[in-house]
Amino acid sequence: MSLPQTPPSLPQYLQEIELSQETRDLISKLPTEKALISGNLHQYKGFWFPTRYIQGVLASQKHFQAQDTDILLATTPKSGTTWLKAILFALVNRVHYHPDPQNQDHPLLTNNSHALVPSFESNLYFKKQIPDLTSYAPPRLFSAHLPLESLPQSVKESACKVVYLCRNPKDIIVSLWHYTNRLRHRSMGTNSLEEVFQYFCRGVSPFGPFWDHVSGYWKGSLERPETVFFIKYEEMKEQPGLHLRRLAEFLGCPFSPEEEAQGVVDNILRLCSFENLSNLDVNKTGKLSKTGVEHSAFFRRGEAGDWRNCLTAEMVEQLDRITEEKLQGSGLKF
Ligand SMILES: Nc1ncnc2c1ncn2[C@@H]1O[C@H](COP(=O)(O)OS(=O)(=O)O)[C@@H](OP(=O)(O)O)[C@H]1O
Repeated sequence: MSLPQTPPSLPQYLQEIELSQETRDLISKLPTEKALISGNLHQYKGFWFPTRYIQGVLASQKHFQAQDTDILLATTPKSGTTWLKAILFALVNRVHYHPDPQNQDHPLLTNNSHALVPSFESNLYFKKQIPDLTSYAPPRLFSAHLPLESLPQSVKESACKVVYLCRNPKDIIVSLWHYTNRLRHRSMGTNSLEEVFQYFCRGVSPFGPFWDHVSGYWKGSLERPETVFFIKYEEMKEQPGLHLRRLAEFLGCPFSPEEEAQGVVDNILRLCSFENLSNLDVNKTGKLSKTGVEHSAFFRRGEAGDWRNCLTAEMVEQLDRITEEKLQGSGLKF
């Protein structure tokens, strides 16, 4: 006798999310485009927000109360968020958790960095209007993909430090293409690179347009260098020690001569390296608790310049032209 087949349940990130009437009313009036994994993107105040996260975006704007000692990592998706979360966590907690290779109890060895540095829209405010943040001791470390214009007002009005990470858009497109195809349901097939590329070029990417996202934080970092730190993935790859020291200075926790002598900078970089993190059991087998995304999906190649293996000469030319046009006169280049 054969048993009836129960359909395998969908991973959480493919299940429909319950939206409040208020959110449904709002998105029904917004320009909408199909998202690359599931659901839609909604253009709200100039930026494209995924259906799953728009409620979290609105709740964080309404309810998050920044403290002057907070640190917020803001990023464009697929620009190395997982890496910088690990670096920031290891950096600001280095007194409690020594990053040296002998310390087998470091939280980064048993937790994915997304669990240690929760995101506003996909974790803290994902399904809760007002999450309980009392267990977070200062300096509280949070993250968001929100554009600067959409950050909660209290972040902009406080002395809270914002670290912004972005990446060459050519590598973001390649990373986004692989990531979204990995997360799509098998029955939906895959998106071609050409589709993802054209969608990105039109500005329709999660939390995009990319160029408006980076320009907002670039200007913010020029106007308020004491509260907004701007860094590119490629810079971090090329001179990690230099930029980690700059980051420590910016956050008000510079490395002491004793720490320098003990090699703390190198220990943090080794602990957070792609090689180390991607080979940990927790990152090979675990999943994010709120969205069900497998940790391993956040680790692919971890290199700068993979676009050279994927994009055609025409694509490169088209994207370079758009980037030049959009960032003209800003002093920012990719
Ligand atoms: N430790 C470390 N060092 C260097 N690079 C790393 C690291 N961890 C993740 N990655 C690479 O970052 C890309 C994923 O981007 P994000 O972490 O921003 O993704 S997400 O926005 O949080 O979904 C993705 O880039 P690609 O490899 O080009 O796809 C990851 O491989």
